[in-house]
Amino acid sequence: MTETAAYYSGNYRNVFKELGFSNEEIQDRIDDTWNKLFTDENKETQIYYPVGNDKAYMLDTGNLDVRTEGMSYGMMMAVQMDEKDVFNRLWNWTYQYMFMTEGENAGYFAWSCNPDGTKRSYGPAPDGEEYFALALFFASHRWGDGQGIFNYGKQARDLLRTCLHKGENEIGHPMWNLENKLIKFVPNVEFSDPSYHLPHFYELFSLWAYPEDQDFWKEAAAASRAYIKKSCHSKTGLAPEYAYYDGTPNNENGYGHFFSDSYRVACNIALDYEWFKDEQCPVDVAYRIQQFFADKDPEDYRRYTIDGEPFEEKALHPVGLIATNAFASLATDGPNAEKLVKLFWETPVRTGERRYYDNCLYFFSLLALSGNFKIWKANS
Ligand SMILES: O[C@@H]1[C@@H](O)[C@H](O[C@@H]2CO[C@@H](O[C@@H]3CO[C@@H](O[C@@H]4CO[C@@H](O)[C@H](O)[C@H]4O)[C@H](O)[C@H]3O)[C@H](O)[C@H]2O)OC[C@H]1O
Repeated sequence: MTETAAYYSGNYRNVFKELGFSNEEIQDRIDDTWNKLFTDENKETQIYYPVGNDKAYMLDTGNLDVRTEGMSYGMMMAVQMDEKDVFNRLWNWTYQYMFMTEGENAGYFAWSCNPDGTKRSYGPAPDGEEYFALALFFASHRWGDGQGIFNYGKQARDLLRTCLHKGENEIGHPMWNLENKLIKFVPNVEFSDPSYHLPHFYELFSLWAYPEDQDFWKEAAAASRAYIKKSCHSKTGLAPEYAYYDGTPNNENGYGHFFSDSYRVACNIALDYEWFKDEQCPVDVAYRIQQFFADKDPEDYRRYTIDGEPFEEKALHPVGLIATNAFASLATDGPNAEKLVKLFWETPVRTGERRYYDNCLYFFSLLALSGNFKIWKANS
């Protein structure tokens, strides 16, 4: 770790500004995008839907469901934007409809619900829980703790405790493998999803979780950095959607290739580098991914094997892929980094039924590349 890391310096790179865009242009783009996603002024791009006076959900417009992924992403976006009402509405909906109180997954959140709040599944997806936890810590630090479910700090610590200790005194399984410290795809299986690995989150959990869990999170950060490197192809940098613990693709159900989930790996490397600059952060992977995509036509983005062979099938979320390839530039420099950020800047948010996932990645990339995806510490 170096003193130049944002965690220590409090300074965040503004890649758009480095490329010559003005502060005003950048802020306008952020505000305009927020309005497109979070207000109903533009129904073509909206993914946030208020319900009554105190709840709201993020709609996966392609699958017509509400996912812990989207709810936790929405909460992270809201805390970064200082939108407390949006944050509280999303968390209130999440807690009311997604939290499970019985069965093997009690203490976790159902990963998919209908917009009316009924559950579609009684299983969790760990990428939701880890995003909920950090969004809650940031809310606690930015706005202070309230009562009940709005005691954000306690909610985050309790949730992380469940993630590691589930199954010790009751049925169920932890979300991390306690031996190798790797996050699982879902609690009852023993393989992973490379895009779930967030070493920069675990660094912060190692400071803010209950004391008895802090060492685990520190070790998990190191394990995840090594795992990202192992699971990404040595030449293309591409990660499969699902992978075994040794990093090789898990293609048992067709998820062993570079497709939608995989895009987020580039973002996770880049934000980890920005926040912590750990020497084990696999920045070389971010360079390889950018090299792979630099000369490809976005109209022709496909599903790829991780060694770079294209399938016939087109990418389902090309705007999301443009956004994540640009996000990688937070950790890289040079012509590819510049070209991919400019491509992203020129790309509008997505409209139509598949817009949810693309536009989530789009907004995260805007925040990150403008220096607005920040660590909120206590009293900051
Ligand atoms: O019984 C269990 C099932 O409950 C278990 O369900 C899995 C739970 O995690 C799901 O993963 C989420 C959905 O996909 C990813 O993002 C999507 C990327 O593609 C986009 O098109 C889409 O809009 C995005 O949501 C999320 O990051 C994950 O949280 C997984 O799909 C379920 O199968 O599976 C095992 C059973 O035993």
